[in-house]
Amino acid sequence: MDVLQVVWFRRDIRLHDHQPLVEALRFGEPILPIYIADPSLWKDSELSVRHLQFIMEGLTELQESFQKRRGTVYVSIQEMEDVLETIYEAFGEFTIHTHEESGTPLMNERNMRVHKWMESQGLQMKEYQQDGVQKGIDNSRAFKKEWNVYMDGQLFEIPEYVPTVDEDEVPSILSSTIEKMNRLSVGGMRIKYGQQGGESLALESLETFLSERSKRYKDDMADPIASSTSGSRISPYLAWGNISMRYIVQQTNEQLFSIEDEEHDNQLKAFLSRLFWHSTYKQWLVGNPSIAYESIDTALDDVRKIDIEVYQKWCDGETGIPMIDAAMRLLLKTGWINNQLRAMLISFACHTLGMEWRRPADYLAGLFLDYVPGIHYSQTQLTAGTTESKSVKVLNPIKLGKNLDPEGTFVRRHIPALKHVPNKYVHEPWKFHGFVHMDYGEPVLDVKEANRRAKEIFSSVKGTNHVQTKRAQKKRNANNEAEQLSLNLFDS
Ligand SMILES: Cc1cc2nc3c(=O)[nH]c(=O)nc-3n(C[C@H](O)[C@H](O)[C@H](O)COP(=O)(O)OP(=O)(O)OC[C@H]3O[C@@H](n4cnc5c(N)ncnc54)[C@H](O)[C@@H]3O)c2cc1C
Repeated sequence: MDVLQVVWFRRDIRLHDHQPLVEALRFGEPILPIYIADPSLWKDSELSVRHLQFIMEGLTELQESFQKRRGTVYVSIQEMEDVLETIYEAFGEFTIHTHEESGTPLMNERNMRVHKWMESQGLQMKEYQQDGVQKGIDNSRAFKKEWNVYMDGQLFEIPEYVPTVDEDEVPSILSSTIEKMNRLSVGGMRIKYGQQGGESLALESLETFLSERSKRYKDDMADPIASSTSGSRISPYLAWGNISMRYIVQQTNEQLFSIEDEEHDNQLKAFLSRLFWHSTYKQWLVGNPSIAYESIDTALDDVRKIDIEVYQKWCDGETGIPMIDAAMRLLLKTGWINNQLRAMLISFACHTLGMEWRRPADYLAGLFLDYVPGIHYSQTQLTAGTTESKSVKVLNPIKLGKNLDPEGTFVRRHIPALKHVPNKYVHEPWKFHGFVHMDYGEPVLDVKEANRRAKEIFSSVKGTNHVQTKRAQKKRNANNEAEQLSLNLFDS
């Protein structure tokens, strides 16, 4: 056999628009496609069993697709270096083809070890960009330009046949049985009623979104119930690579070209801008890996602490504040909540309860089925006020509840104890005369008072008056898109 071509699947579990697979086949056949779950990445980390489940669902479909094309994907629960060593012993020289990955320190360390090992053996590792994220770009204009070029590029076609190394030739460290990955030791909670992984479900979600569900995309975005259908719900598929960002962008542009309804047009443009944010925040992490574990501005670190008892109530959705508890309970069950509710949970943890951001952020990472380190840690820091920005929004979950869920439909759905509370009190049930007989805890604190204190602390620590005038706030809300990217993400 010539030099063996290994395709290393990571956050790209699909067949369509898969450059590493196409390139590997160009270099020679049969190829060796692998997915490796390194125990060191999963044990005691923010990755959880719900991520593993989603990955396995994606791999199961990928295996079926490979088998239809006369191939097999092999999985292993071993450290990548050990797998490489074994492949080397069995086949001699090989080349790895893989998509680039931007991740947490643990992932980066693993990737460094792999690079080192490959180098020490004189072997080649070919990495291809994904989602328009590119190493080495450090200014926003160049990034936007390259992003557009990449998104307009031609998609890689799905290969008709994928001849792979026969199972009886493959070392026993690799297996074609995806279920074996269940043996991986990993923490966290399974989802009860959430999205399932896989390329076909990803494509189906995009299709239903572009043709129908997107018609109220922007309007329903913050609505805790409606957003679950009028949002794209594409995030977990993008997170684990069941769908290619370039494919989504091209399909959205085609839809934009064909529809004549101006309103629908606006909704889809808002979706496109969020796809760009996705890549931008991932790019940010590439240039600034420490945002996953260190405050960008450490000024608030010393004044924020974790009160374990209150933290546990926040984790369990038992704070006694209906919007917080309903959002957390929905997240625990399904692995997804909308952007507004995510920001509310972090704002409550970091500002209202005065907790430092790392522990709540890691906990939420384990719950979000769509966990993407670059997006997650930057969004958390932006919300927690630990970036260089001198202003921040301290959210009030009671006010938000009254605005977004005036009749309490959302909170009642997740907190049965609120079923008979009149609408007027549903976001402040402790004010209802029947509260003492209800099976719902009292609030962990006075939100208004805690937020007032949080704003004072923020202002004094940051040496600024963070409170925005109503006019400034209105302008910011209207210009929300610009606000997201107003920080110069590329300044390290
Ligand atoms: C504290 C916090 C943590 C977050 N953690 C994650 C995370 O780990 N993974 C993740 O994908 N999103 C994260 N988001 C962003 C956002 O909440 C989700 O992308 C969105 O709710 C997913 O819903 P959807 O699939 O319907 O995507 P849509 O709302 O339809 O958006 C389409 C895609 O655009 C991207 N996107 C949307 N909003 C943002 C944003 N604010 N920043 C960057 N990209 C965005 C996502 O890839 C998403 O799939 C976080 C937001 C906050 C406030």
